[in-house]
Amino acid sequence: MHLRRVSRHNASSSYVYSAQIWSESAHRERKQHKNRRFSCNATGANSDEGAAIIDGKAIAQTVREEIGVEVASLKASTGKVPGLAVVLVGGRKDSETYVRSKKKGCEEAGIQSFGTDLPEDVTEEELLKVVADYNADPSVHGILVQLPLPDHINEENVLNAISIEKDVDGFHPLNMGLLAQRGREPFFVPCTPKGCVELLERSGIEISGKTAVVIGRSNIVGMPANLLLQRRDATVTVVHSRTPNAKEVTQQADIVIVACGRAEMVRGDWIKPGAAVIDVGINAVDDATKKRGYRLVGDACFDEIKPIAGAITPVPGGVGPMTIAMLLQNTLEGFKRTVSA
Ligand SMILES: NC(=O)C1=CN([C@@H]2O[C@H](COP(=O)(O)OP(=O)(O)OC[C@H]3O[C@@H](n4cnc5c(N)ncnc54)[C@H](OP(=O)(O)O)[C@@H]3O)[C@@H](O)[C@H]2O)C=CC1
Ligand SMILES: Nc1nc(=O)c2c([nH]1)NC[C@@H]1CN(c3ccc(C(=O)N[C@@H](CCC(=O)O)C(=O)O)cc3)C=[N+]21
Ligand SMILES: [Mg+2]
Repeated sequence: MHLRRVSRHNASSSYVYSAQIWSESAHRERKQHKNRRFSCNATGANSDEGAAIIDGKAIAQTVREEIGVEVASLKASTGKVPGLAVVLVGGRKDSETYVRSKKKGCEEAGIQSFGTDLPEDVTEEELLKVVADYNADPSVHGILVQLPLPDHINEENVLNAISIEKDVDGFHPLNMGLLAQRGREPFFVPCTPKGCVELLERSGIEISGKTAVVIGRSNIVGMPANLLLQRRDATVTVVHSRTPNAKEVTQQADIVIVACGRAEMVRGDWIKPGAAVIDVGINAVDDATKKRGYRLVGDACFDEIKPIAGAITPVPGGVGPMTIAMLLQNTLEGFKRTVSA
């Protein structure tokens, strides 16, 4: 049983500046919207009331242990282990952090990790060569090129070059296309939306027949989250930056997946009582009381939503750890297809 109630965090949710860490496009957009600020006020509800906290960190740990057991048994029967190649371009601190946790996750699960770190000014040609070499390497079953890439590199060309049988991110247009088609199966489903659905399922939250709203339509989160929920027979509405009545639409939803890249944009009064809220957002917010000088908040206002929702994921400790667990799961799936072939 993974649902557990924990006391709500002490709310001090106002902030002066919020930086979106990963998405270049969101960063550009944020500049255009720099006057927009959402302030999120806590309601002071009783700590035992409200939503169950979906403990993504604990669920991810369980998934990783399951993967470890299966890797060990396949190693015993085949003498082989899954391999994941992670390609990092440039020195973004956030990317370095996540590449490190991906490699650590591999080690713990018995997956062999391969890493190539390339300088910021690497040419697209050189990067494509690295991808081609991993495509040809039989001990590599998954290839991940950490995004975002520097501006001089065409992301699309790089993603297109990854063999669809090793595309553990599921970002190749062919895998995306297969995900969008009924009756067909992609080789891999993108890790973050897959993690969102896995959190719902492992928390006993029914998807079939429910009304879901996905806030955001990016290729890596919102769009595949919509497709995955539809495959599980939810009725899905996608909200984006040009949706005039985002709040009213969201109020109808049994399940809300929030991936808009805007710190604490989704407020308590957007949420239908009892709804499940999966917060994908990762935003750094200045906080002088923290050692690092910042803290992470989601795209939803946790303190306001907790007294209203039926279940909610925290940030950190929600979707983020599941993304990494799903990457390991995808790598194992890719490996299994090669040993059974
Ligand atoms: N936990 C994890 O594992 C991961 C977390 N993330 C986090 O998830 C969030 C989303 O990431 P990503 O999808 O890459 O972000 P993008 O910036 O690529 O996409 C944001 C989406 O949200 C929409 N949006 C922006 N502003 C609004 C608004 N005011 N109202 C409604 N919709 C809006 C945009 O609409 P439009 O299409 O019209 O521009 C766009 O579709 C970020 O916080 C990111 O850090 C991302 C990946 C993994
Ligand atoms: N090719 C590619 N594939 C990706 O899947 C990919 C990517 N590029 N680029 C960046 C985004 C972002 N992403 C996250 C992974 C883990 C956490 C995570 O573990 N977060 C912790 C927080 C850790 C901390 O304290 O910083 C948590 O939410 O608890 C977050 C975000 C994967 N992405
Ligand atoms: Mg680029």
